[in-house]
Amino acid sequence: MTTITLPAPAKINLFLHINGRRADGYHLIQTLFQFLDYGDELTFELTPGKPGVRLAQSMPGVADADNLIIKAAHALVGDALAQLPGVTISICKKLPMGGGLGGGSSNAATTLLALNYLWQLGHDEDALAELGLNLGADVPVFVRGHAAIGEGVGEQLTPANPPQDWFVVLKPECNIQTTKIFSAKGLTRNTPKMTMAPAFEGDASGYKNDCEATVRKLYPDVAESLNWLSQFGPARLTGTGACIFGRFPTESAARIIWKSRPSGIKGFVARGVNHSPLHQKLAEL
Ligand SMILES: C[C@](O)(CO)[C@H](O)COP(=O)(O)OP(=O)(O)OC[C@H]1O[C@@H](n2ccc(N)nc2=O)[C@H](O)[C@@H]1O
Ligand SMILES: Nc1ncnc2c1ncn2[C@@H]1O[C@H](COP(=O)(O)OP(=O)(O)OP(=O)(O)O)[C@@H](O)[C@H]1O
Repeated sequence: MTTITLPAPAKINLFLHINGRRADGYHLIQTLFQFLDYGDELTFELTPGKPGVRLAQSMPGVADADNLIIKAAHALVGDALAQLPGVTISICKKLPMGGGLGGGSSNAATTLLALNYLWQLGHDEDALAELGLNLGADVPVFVRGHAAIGEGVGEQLTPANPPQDWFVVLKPECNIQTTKIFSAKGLTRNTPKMTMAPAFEGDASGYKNDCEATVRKLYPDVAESLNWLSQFGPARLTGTGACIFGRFPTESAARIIWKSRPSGIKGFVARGVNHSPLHQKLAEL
């Protein structure tokens, strides 16, 4: 097989608690990750006569060398890249950057798994998750491919099975850099650490995102969208924003709310899934 197309799904943080901060500035969190059946798509084409890894098209605003796809390829094989068959990678980008949906991290994880497969490197999941963590705190959950409670900086994962509900995801007109929120003065970092009880996964009433108050203050567009979506049930921020979501038991309930959104606001309807669409596709190869 010389060409494969694989999904790079979105994640949402059903809740996100900040429990403290490490000496290196990284935040200690407890979060519940779930995937969405919506995301980017990456196509990997082997080019045996042309060594190296390249993007078919650069991403606006991201230098190729900084692209997490290229970084993932280098992290995987380092200097051995020149000895391996070349690969051209095309991206169908749907996930907004700075959206809190983990687009860059998901692209990186898909690249790690795809190239491990195409180049027959034989790295196991633990090795790929460790490589992924050096690329970003969100990469390991995408490598492992199961909904999970994340602890530490998000890399200590315990598989979870939250209800696979439907979501209205809205993208207010702003991009939020994760560092801006994590370095904000007013951010609360003292939510007591929970002892995880499996029952908690099914009870969404206590779900909160500790970044919400800070994001509301800095980004009035996000606050406005949260206020609007909250009319129909609890609305939450994913990651450090800018996207927000409301959850609904059926697709039709979600679509009714989606259709009534304020004019001009972008977003989508998607289902929460506990098995990553990436892993489902890889299993079919
Ligand atoms: C907010 C979340 O999306 C929740 O899933 C993640 O914790 C962020 O994951 P990510 O985007 O992969 O983050 P990284 O690329 O590793 O880090 C970006 C920056 O965010 C800050 N950062 C990130 C994760 C974390 N637990 N604490 C932090 O303080 C650090 O300043 C870091 O330099
Ligand atoms: N392949 C990529 N796709 C998206 N962003 C990338 C990629 N490679 C590098 N980046 C950089 O990473 C930044 C964060 O993008 P990303 O889409 O992961 O945001 P995010 O969804 O807010 O992430 P997270 O939820 O993990 O905090 C972008 O602003 C961009 O500069």
